[in-house]
Amino acid sequence: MTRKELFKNTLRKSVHAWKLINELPLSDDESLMLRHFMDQPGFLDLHWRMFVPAIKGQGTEEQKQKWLPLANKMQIIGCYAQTELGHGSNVQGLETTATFDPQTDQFILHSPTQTSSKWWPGGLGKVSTHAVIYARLITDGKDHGVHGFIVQLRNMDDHSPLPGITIGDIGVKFGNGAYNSMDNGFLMFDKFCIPRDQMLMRLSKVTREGKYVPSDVPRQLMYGTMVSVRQTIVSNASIAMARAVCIATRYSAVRRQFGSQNGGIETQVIDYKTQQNRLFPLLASAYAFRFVGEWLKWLYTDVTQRLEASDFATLPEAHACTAGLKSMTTSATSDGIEECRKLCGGHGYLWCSGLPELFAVYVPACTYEGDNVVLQLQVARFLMKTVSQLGSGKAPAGTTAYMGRAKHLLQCRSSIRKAEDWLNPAMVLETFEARALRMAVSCANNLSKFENQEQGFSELLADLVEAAIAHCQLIVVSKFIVKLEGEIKGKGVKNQLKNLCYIYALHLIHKHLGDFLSTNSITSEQASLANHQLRSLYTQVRPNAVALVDAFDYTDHYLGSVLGRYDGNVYPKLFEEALKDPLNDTVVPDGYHEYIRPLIKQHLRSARL
Ligand SMILES: CCCCC/C=C\C/C=C\C/C=C\CC/C=C/C(=O)SCCNC(=O)CCNC(=O)[C@H](O)C(C)(C)COP(=O)(O)OP(=O)(O)OC[C@H]1O[C@@H](n2cnc3c(N)ncnc32)[C@H](O)[C@@H]1OP(=O)(O)O
Ligand SMILES: Cc1cc2nc3c(=O)[nH]c(=O)nc-3n(C[C@H](O)[C@H](O)[C@H](O)COP(=O)(O)OP(=O)(O)OC[C@H]3O[C@@H](n4cnc5c(N)ncnc54)[C@H](O)[C@@H]3O)c2cc1C
Repeated sequence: MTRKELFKNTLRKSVHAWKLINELPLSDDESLMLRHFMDQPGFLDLHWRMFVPAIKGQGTEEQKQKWLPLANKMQIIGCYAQTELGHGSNVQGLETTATFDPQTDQFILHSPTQTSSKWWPGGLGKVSTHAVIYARLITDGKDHGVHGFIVQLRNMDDHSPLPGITIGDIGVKFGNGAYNSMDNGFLMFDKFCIPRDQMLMRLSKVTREGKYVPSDVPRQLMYGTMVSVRQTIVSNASIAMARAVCIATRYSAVRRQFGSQNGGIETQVIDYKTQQNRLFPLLASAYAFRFVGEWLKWLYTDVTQRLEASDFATLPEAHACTAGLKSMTTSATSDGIEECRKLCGGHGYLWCSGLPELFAVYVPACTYEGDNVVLQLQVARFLMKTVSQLGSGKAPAGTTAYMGRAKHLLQCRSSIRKAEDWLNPAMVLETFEARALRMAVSCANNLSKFENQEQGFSELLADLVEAAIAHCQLIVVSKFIVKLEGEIKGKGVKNQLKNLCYIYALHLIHKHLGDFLSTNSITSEQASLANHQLRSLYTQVRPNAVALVDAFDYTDHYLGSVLGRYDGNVYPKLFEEALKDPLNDTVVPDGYHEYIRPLIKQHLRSARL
């Protein structure tokens, strides 16, 4: 399809999804799933995932009563317009202004520079009638920083942009992927006026007289929508990784290459140790991210309930966990989808394998909702603060509770003596805790050598990111272990999940061996025992690998992959797909007479001469 066709088809699908949501007796969860599944990614997704939550989180009761009924009935369609051409990561650097005019009791929205143009918001370019706009609030000449405003963008009768608004799509994005069905847009304001009551005033306010009333709660609650989406992105990572691994595992069981004895059947590529070494850690990651995503959803729900009661104690932890796990899981999943393409050899590069499309749609997850490095630096800041408070009498809690055992963890030596010890949850956990703590403390010690902490932080950015990742990997390993300690139904399921848990943990030790050795968390002999155990675990998972991906229960339609078909009937279906290609509509291609024939004939003529 052309971009316009792709876009229009997504509008059709989104409206169809909305029709089903209204007609079918769906639970809220089913309705949410349908909205996301049918429209992924599309304007409907962002209306529900960002526009509505922003109003819920930052609007007053009156504003919620006014706008949510319209949004819930989709009588208005909204987007989340925060990022600008010149600023995305640095939210406090946004340039769009909202200047209060006491004469008219209005805010004047303006884009003072080209870099202040809103740029990227999904659904902004062509579909949305409204937006939550983030702009610098100015009253009486004073800049109060970035705040949220609900703004109508288009005429509700003919969908034309309102006077003072220039709006459009930012153009084609990466690959041929489905993200080109999304109208990520640009928007400029030219002294565009909105009523005062369209500033989202649950946190901060502007009175009729133009007096700014700052928030009496942490200003970062304004970032709440991003935190909520980061939390969902972790579970999305599990889904995307599971899709890729399902395709690659099923195909690895179908594909045979080399290894035939005396003309016998060739070897399934899934039996090669290199294939297992690349594939099974990704299979384990799909399960690991699912379990940590379940826990993160609990953490986010818990912090949301606490915030309702003005309890901000766990807000820093929630921010660090959502930021760090979003960063870590999306980076791993993007790399994992590409690895799954390579695991499928040449056929993995075909569009009909489903992997190029999945990669094209998935990889922006490393950037949207926060660049992954920027988010890990937020985790690093949280860790440095926690380390600085060790010994203050304030015991670290939650995911940093292990830091409370710093005295032991800084000097303990791993007691791993044989390969089987790497199946001991306490020993595995302590290894990851020691590595994470020692990296964090090493950063803190190096920071303390700088007179200027900010300068030190800037100098040590790369080390800080690695310490943050070590902390996040500890969280994922620990939540997998906790999951195994709980009730798991199904004969033999727990044993298989145990294998996956230790494959996840031990592959990380192998991948980040430098960290573990340089922090003396393990010795090289213990590392060798870990590799030995890893190989043994691969052998145990191999007979169940296909069952473990079948367990994701993805339909062939959802997978969209000839290679990942449930029936494994790959080769005939590859031909079937190939013959559908328009190039095969004729046996002699368009262009033969204009280009190929003259070339060949010229060659023949010169050959005769
Ligand atoms: C299979 C196919 C799948 C297809 C996809 C399927 C589904 C997709 C799922 C979802 C898709 C959804 C969306 C896609 C559309 C994308 C939307 C967007 O991208 S919206 C825009 C996102 N933008 C960002 O994330 C910007 C990132 N930047 C920031 O968040 C802030 O600028 C940053 C980096 C946090 C800095 O903020 P700043 O105000 O300058 O704060 P400081 O760094 O100075 O820190 C001050 C203290 O505040 C604490 N803090 C910071 N942020 C938060 C927070 N969010 N919550 C709580 N606390 C916070 C920080 O820790 C500091 O605390 P201390 O002073 O150290 O105690
Ligand atoms: C598909 C897609 C959909 C999007 N949808 C929306 C949307 O609906 N609404 C919306 O508001 N936005 C949206 N965005 C924008 C997105 O949120 C931003 O692109 C994202 O936050 C990254 O910001 P940036 O582009 O400014 O990156 P930059 O910050 O410019 O990143 C560039 C490089 O600089 C590095 N860097 C930046 N700051 C630092 C630092 N302090 N220390 C170290 N390194 C640093 C980064 O790590 C990165 O390597 C979308 C983006 C994409 C790709």
